[in-house]
Amino acid sequence: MLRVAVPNKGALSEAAMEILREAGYLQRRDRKELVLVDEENGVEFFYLRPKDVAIYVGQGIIDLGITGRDLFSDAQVTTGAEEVMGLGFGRATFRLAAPKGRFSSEQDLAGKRIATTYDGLLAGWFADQQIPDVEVVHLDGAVESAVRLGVADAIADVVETGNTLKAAGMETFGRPILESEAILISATGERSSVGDQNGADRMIRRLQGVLTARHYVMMEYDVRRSDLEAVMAVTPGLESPTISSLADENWVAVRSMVPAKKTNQLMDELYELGARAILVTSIKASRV
Ligand SMILES: Nc1ncnc2c1ncn2[C@@H]1O[C@H](COP(=O)(O)OP(=O)(O)OP(=O)(O)O)[C@@H](O)[C@H]1O
Ligand SMILES: O=P(O)(O)OC[C@H]1O[C@H](OP(=O)(O)OP(=O)(O)O)[C@H](O)[C@@H]1O
Ligand SMILES: [Mg+2]
Repeated sequence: MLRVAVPNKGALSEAAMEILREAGYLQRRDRKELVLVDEENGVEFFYLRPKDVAIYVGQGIIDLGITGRDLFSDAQVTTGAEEVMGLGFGRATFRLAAPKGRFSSEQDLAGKRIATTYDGLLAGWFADQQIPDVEVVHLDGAVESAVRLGVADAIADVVETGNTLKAAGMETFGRPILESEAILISATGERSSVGDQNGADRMIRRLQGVLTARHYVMMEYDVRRSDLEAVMAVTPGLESPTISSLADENWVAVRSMVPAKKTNQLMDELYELGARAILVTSIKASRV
C-alpha cells in the first residue's frame, strides 16, 4: 500500500486534505485521527506535523508527503527525498525583517542575532551568502516579538499578507530568502525509495490533473480560416488546439485550454484578431 504523509495542523493542513479529496482520495473527518486507510485507492494516509514530513519521507518510511518548500529546506533532508511538484497553495515568502529603518540589506547583519523558527534554512542561507558571525536564535513561534524583547536584532519568518509584521512595527529588508508553497515530496535514492511506484505515479498524475483543472479554463471560439494562424499563436493550448470545421467553410471552431488568470485578456486579444462567439467553460477534472 502507498504511504502518504499529510500535515495534521497549521496553515497547510486543510488545503492539503482538500486537494487530495479533489483527486478522489478519502480523507479524515475527525482531526484526532492519525491514520486513515483508503482501501479503494490502496493508500494509507498519515497525519503528521508538517515539519516532520520530510524526515519520514527521507528515511523511506513514507513514500510521498505534502509539506512546505521552506519546511522541507529547513529539515535539511539532502538525501532520500526530493520535491516532485509545487501544489499552488500555502504560498508565502521567507524573509528578513526588523523594526522600520534599522537595516537595509542582509549585508548589515554581520555579527548580529537573527531569531527564527526555521534555523536550518536560515543558517544554510547565511553560509551561502558569506555573511560572517551571524548568530541564529531558534524560537518556536511569535518571532515578531523577539527584537522588542531583546533576544535578537532581526528576524526571519514567513510573510504571507505582511499584516503580522505591520502590526509589530516591522518591515522586510534584503533579498527574499525563499519563495515557498506547499509541495509534494517523494522518497528517492538508495536509502529510501517508493514502495508502490504505480500508486505513487497515479497520485502524482491525479494531483497534476487537479492543478490543471484549477488553473486552466476551456476557451472556444469561431474564426475565419484566414485569421486562424494569428489566433492560434494567442491560444496555443497545452499541446495543440482542436480545430473543427463549420457549415460555413470559410470559418472554423477552435478549442484550446488557457490559463484561467488570463481569460479576459485573451478574449480581448482574440476578439481584436477577428474571433467571435468566444465561450469559456471551467474544467471540472482533467488528466493531462
Ligand atoms: N500565513 C502563514 N503563516 C504560517 N505559515 C504559512 C502561512 N502561509 C503559508 N504558510 C506555510 O505553511 C507552512 C507552515 O505551516 P505550519 O503548520 O508549520 O505553521 P503554522 O500554520 O504557523 O502552524 P503553527 O501554529 O504550528 O506554527 C510553511 O510552509 C509556510 O510557508
Ligand atoms: O504575513 P501574514 O499574513 O501576517 O502571515 C505570517 C505570519 O503568520 C504566521 O504566524 P502564526 O499565526 O502561525 O503564529 P506563530 O508565529 O505562532 O507560528 C507566521 O509565522 C507569521 O508570523
Ligand atoms: Mg506558525
